[in-house]
Amino acid sequence: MSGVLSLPAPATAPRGATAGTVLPVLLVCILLSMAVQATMLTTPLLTMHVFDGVLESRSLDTLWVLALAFLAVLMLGGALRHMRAALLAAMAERVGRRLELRALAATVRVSLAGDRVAAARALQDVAALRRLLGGTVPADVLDLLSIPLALGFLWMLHPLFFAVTFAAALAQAVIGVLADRTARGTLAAAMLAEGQGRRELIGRLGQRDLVLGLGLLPAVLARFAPVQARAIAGRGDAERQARALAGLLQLAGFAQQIAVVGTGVWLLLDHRISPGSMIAATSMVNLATQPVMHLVGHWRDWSEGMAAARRLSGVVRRGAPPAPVPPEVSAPSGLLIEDLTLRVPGAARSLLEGMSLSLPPGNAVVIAGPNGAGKTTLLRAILGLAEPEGGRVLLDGWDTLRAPRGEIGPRLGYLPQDAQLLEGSVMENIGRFGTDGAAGAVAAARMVGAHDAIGRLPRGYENAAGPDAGLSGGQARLVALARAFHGAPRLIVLDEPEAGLDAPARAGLRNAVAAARDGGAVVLLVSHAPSAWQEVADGVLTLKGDGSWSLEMDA
Ligand SMILES: Nc1ncnc2c1ncn2[C@@H]1O[C@H](COP(=O)(O)OP(=O)(O)OP(=O)(O)O)[C@@H](O)[C@H]1O
Repeated sequence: MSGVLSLPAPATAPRGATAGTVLPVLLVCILLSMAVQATMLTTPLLTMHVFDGVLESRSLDTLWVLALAFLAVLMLGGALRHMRAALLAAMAERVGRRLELRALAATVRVSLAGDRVAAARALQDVAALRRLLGGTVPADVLDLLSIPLALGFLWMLHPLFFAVTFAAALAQAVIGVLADRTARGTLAAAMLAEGQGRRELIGRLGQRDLVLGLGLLPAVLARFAPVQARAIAGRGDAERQARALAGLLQLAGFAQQIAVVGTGVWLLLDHRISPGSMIAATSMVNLATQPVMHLVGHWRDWSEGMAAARRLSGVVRRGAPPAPVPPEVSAPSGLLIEDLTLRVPGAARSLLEGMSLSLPPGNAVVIAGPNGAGKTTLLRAILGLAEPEGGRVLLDGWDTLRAPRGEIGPRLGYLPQDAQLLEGSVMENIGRFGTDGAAGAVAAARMVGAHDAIGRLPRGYENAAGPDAGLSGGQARLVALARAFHGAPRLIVLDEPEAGLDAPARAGLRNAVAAARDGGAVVLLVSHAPSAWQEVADGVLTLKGDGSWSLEMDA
């Protein structure tokens, strides 16, 4: 199933605002870069004056003035570079943070839609892009501005200098592009293998009791080793290609120096240029070719970064929230399921065919059926977490799949089969990380009979509740139950809520379901013992496992 979810947009300014705040800074950086290049241009100019003017006139005063000017220009250039670096770092930080939030929201949607690999890689891609933005590449790109400046100056010195330098810069750029083409695939494959291997290993090591207890570690490592070996070999290939590229670039650099000096000497012997012009031309050539050399030298940074940017923009595009659908005013209040059809992902058979039913507020229904009949899948479709094959689900007129998540989320209470507590305190988890304080969380805990159990935790409501907090299975379930009832949701969906609860907790749960129903909520709960709910439930919805279903409501 390819559910595209309408999670709320991250708490960031809209896309335009990002561009709006970054563009002026970028413009300042470009201006600063031009100023930096101008100071660098001054160096060969001063050298030319020393050679052609001072040596001729033998004026020490002029030499002193030129030396001071040289020093001043150097200091100015350094200061401007420093300012530019600070601005670029601040801009990278800002762009990176916004990107992270956008990517994170898209990643969650893509992950919920089933593409966990793309989702996990997206987080690595954000890190790669941050490295690119925070590294030397942005400054190197801005330094490309020096090329036309230097080429123009070389043209003025002599068109032959221009031609030699232009050819050298072009050759270096071509080497860079070819190297990138060759190495990009190798590197991407190595990174993919590395990521997949690491994810699989971390996933298995998460089941540490099983892995250690049953002696599965050698088998786990044996599965991981070849993947890791492939990844290391791929990275090795990419490193070798990078070294070959560096060698080639060095060669191109030497050839360029020889060509420029050769051209200069020939022009000098032919009396077409002065000695100062020749010295100026040799340093100017560096100014024109160094940015290209730097960029090509850092090809791996920008190649990885650009590949990460491409993948991320794909994830952001796929994870874009669908256009929100407003509530249908003519729909009845409560839960309305219309012609719902569910299919097993990737399989031909239907889990459920054409389910239509309406449950007004104040109804509790048990969902029963054999293992694998589709009970959990039905709950997820009802909650708008998975896109059905056909049909739709409305809660008080809101389409649960297409409504903005910020609207529909607070109307829902959900206890998944595993408690799924998030990092944070018991209080924060019950209160859904909201701002309504302790009162709401305590009320919800009291409602499901979890208050005393939470009181027995070392730090009570302030106790950590995340996956590594050490809560017992039953304690975690009680906290998750309180979360499901918090804020008086309009629809409460409980997937096998009794599992792992002791007798008093089960009694508390029954009372909570009855109270929520009497308070006007629709309660759906999956149970393998529907008769145990006879007193509380208003009906039983049975999934047969062959796509058919039946609903029996009490008279
Ligand atoms: N993400 C998935 N990918 C592939 N198949 C899936 C996926 N989710 C569910 N299924 C399949 O859909 C069917 C219904 O699963 P579901 O978990 O909804 O059943 P259930 O009635 O809740 O089962 P149980 O009582 O064992 O919890 C099963 O055959 C299951 O293998």
